[in-house]
Amino acid sequence: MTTPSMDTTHVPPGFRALMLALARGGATLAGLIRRGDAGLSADVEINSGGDGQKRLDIQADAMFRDALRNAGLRWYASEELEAPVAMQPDGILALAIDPLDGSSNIDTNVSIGTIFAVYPAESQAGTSFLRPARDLIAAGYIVYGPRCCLVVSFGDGTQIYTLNPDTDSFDLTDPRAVLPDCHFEFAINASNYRHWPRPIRAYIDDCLAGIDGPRAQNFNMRWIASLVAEAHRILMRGGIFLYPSDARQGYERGRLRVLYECAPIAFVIEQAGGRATDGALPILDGAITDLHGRTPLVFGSAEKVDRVAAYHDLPEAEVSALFGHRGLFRA
Ligand SMILES: O=P(O)(O)OC[C@H]1O[C@](O)(COP(=O)(O)O)[C@@H](O)[C@@H]1O
Ligand SMILES: [Mg+2]
Ligand SMILES: [Mg+2]
Repeated sequence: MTTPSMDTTHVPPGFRALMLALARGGATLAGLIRRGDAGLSADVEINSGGDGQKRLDIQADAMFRDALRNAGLRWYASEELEAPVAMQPDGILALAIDPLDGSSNIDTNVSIGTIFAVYPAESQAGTSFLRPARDLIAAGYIVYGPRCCLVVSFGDGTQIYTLNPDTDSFDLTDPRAVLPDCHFEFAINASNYRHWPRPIRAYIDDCLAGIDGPRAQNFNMRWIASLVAEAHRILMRGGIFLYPSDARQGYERGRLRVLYECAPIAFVIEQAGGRATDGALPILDGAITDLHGRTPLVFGSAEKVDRVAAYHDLPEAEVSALFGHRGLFRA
């Protein structure tokens, strides 16, 4: 059996060991997912963020932690661990990871993923992760779909690698991905409609009104319940994703975590020419104040994300009005 690898020609030298380790962990996890052994989706525990942990969540965390043992990391923070763990005392990087994203899809054989964010390591774990999101120096995700792809940015564009099943190596398949500008597709969990804030309801109402509404355009909808899979679709063909805050208890700041979900996705999307906000302000302009803290997340084609922000600026009367009376977007 070959050791999983990656073409690192376009990876800056300071990140090569890290990327090879992530590629190794990702390819090994891809194999485990492909085999689909019974019990991977068994509920095991509750993590510190209050989410249920499946067996595969815990295995994925252990696999990446092991693969990253000698990758130049000083600190490792994970969705599945209450606190960061120390890695190499002389490591210069701090990595935060969602080892298995979209875990409700394990059983259904729908795409799941891994998300990672890299910061310069400070002497303390706290200051390495609790800082302005824009201090990110690299971020990306792996999507375990019909093809396994690794998408990463080091701050100069977004690269896509595809796992070659014959060689077990991630080959560079797009050195500079660009998020297409216009695709009339939105992704939101519409079952929460009644709980959403008014500007989000108004935005979606206007999409649903289609050709007869103020947007004069029919839209399509997707919801995979796997952030990585939605991010990859949007990177490939545009559109918009929304996970807003809502009125349910525990969803006051939405569902998704800033450190290892929203900030890294925002980084990759911005580097591909898209936009990512909390509905109004760029995710990367915010500060990370809690290891497992949440934020509302809206990302995708720049023009669409800006439009959502404009709905937040509408006067209350306009947001509450039936779409037919909302004049602002009629142009
Ligand atoms: O079930 P909901 O509320 O639609 O939430 C789906 C969202 O939750 C997540 O599954 C959360 O990630 P985890 O699976 O890592 O906990 C996202 O991938 C997805 O976008
Ligand atoms: Mg997740
Ligand atoms: Mg997860």
